[in-house]
Amino acid sequence: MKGLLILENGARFEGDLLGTVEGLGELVFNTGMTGYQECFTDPSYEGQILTLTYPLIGNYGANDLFMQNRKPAAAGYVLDQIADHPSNWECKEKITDFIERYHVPCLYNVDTRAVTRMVRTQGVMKAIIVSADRSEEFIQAELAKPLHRDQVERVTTAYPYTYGNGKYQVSLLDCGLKKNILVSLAANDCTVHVFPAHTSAEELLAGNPDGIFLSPGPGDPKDVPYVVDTVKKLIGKRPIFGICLGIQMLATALGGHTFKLPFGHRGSNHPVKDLRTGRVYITSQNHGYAISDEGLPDSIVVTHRSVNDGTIEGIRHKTLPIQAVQYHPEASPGPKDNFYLFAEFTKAMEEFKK
Ligand SMILES: NC(=O)CC[C@H](N)C(=O)O
Repeated sequence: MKGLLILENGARFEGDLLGTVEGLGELVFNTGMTGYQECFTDPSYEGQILTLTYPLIGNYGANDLFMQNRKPAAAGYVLDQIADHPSNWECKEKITDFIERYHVPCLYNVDTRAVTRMVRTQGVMKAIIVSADRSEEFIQAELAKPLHRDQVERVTTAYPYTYGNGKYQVSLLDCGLKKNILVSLAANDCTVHVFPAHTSAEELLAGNPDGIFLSPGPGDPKDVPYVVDTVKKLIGKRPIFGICLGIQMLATALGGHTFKLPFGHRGSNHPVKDLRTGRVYITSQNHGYAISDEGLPDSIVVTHRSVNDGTIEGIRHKTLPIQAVQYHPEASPGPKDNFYLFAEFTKAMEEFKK
């Protein structure tokens, strides 16, 4: 069936609809050449229509092993060519079967690079994926609907659970967790106690954890003031490590501000400089907001910056064992060069114990 991607600014892109599901979301793009299933299941895409710029998707199939959460979170996918005959030793099913099983709106055979150029020049905006025979009234009515802003509530865990069996006890506040964070923490000798986003600071500290972990998650950090309040109460109590939404909530809790980037950072080869060593790391990223340099509190030291646009990619607290990054050290589209940050977290917990 023919379908359309229609943007808020009136632009239209034609393609083929996989199945019959339609959807509304904020249109973003990711430039990674691999990792499509990890992107599809990253909860931080909740409410967003994800365009993949790489022109061939599904060539190595799908496998539940690659899932970063229980189910896909994005409001839709915009893809170019889909591989009909995947080939890989880990392939368990075709990516089309995976997408259809979860009823995610998906438009393919789209010129995704043209879509990306539009978003790069005009910024992220609302868009819909619809069947090509929809009336103009239907399209305009759909596009006029507001995007929901309770993304964190939609993806956080419904109940607490524990992962791993290591020496360090970590309380993790789940705002949209990716499985590889649990795997990375467990690999660094941690037992991770995962809690829903609305858990209070008292409950997070009740089990006398060695450290606190603040997860990534979807949406604008300004939409989760209750989590920022929780984070405020945790400051100074234990070593804290945060990733992505985690760094944004930490910076806000310390008195800083965030702002929306014109088209975000989403891809797997974003260069980031560790200002402490001068070394540049190739990182995986997925964020639409960043910490503002303006009004940065004195207690925050900037440790990492994006080489592409100079925005803040890592911070630490001047005196307390608090550290966070905007990119995804748990994701390894290639070399595992960012895993050292998890070891720094366990070192902070070890020193705090003394
Ligand atoms: N991956 C994330 O945690 C993203 C954080 C936030 N939702 C942003 O887009 O900036």
